[in-house]
Amino acid sequence: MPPRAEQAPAPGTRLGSHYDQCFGCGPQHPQGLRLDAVAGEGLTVDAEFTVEAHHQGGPGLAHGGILTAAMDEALGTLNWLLHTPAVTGRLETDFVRPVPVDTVLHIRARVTGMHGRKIYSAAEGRIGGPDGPLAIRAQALFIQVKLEHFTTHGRPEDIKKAMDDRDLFERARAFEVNP
Ligand SMILES: CCCCC/C=C\C/C=C\C/C=C\C/C=C/CCCC(=O)SCCNC(=O)CCNC(=O)[C@H](O)C(C)(C)COP(=O)(O)OP(=O)(O)OC[C@H]1O[C@@H](n2cnc3c(N)ncnc32)[C@H](O)[C@@H]1OP(=O)(O)O
Repeated sequence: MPPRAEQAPAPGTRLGSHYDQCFGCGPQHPQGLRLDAVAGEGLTVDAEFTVEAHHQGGPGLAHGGILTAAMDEALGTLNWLLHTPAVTGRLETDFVRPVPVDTVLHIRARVTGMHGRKIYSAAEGRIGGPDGPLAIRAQALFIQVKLEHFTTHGRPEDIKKAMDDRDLFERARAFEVNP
């Protein structure tokens, strides 16, 4: 198991968005999931995602890909606790129970191990409360990357906009100098 980073937000801290246009957590994204995540004890995060009408797959039910995106995002927020940028390499989901529109999905994510640049993690999504019935389970492999991963591959105009955002730039730089 990796250590909880010294710079990791204290347990109970709302993690906020890593990028305001992110589909998973960005407050500026018009159709995004607006996942709300809070740092837990150790290497854990608690997050909530409210299923809305535009997330439907079947009538009145959440689309499986949307639920997977919410799990991906919640697992991604574990990066804050390790204080390192990492991207999803592999993500496996088990859909255990349908999730209706208007439901809050309570997600608890945790790091389960690390080997070199590979970060292993898992999460459960429950409905009706943080200890309610299990609706979705996920296991992921994230791979640590340098910030160049984003600047090299991202669409140039979006990278420029992100770099011009002082807050985001400082946050990203802090990741780079304190890996
Ligand atoms: C400028 C603004 C920046 C803003 C960002 C700042 C900070 C971010 C900080 C915090 C963020 C907080 C929350 C983030 C929330 C995000 C949630 C969403 C996350 C995503 O949604 S993110 C998008 C989807 N994601 C991708 O877009 C990845 C595309 N992909 C690649 O970019 C490459 O593929 C990469 C980099 C993954 C690897 O490439 P690579 O060349 O660096 O490394 P390599 O291939 O050598 O792999 C190294 C070791 O991982 C093993 N490995 C690799 N892939 C594997 C697989 N699939 N299955 C099993 N093992 C695998 C190898 O087998 C080897 O293992 P070994 O070391 O044992 O040999």
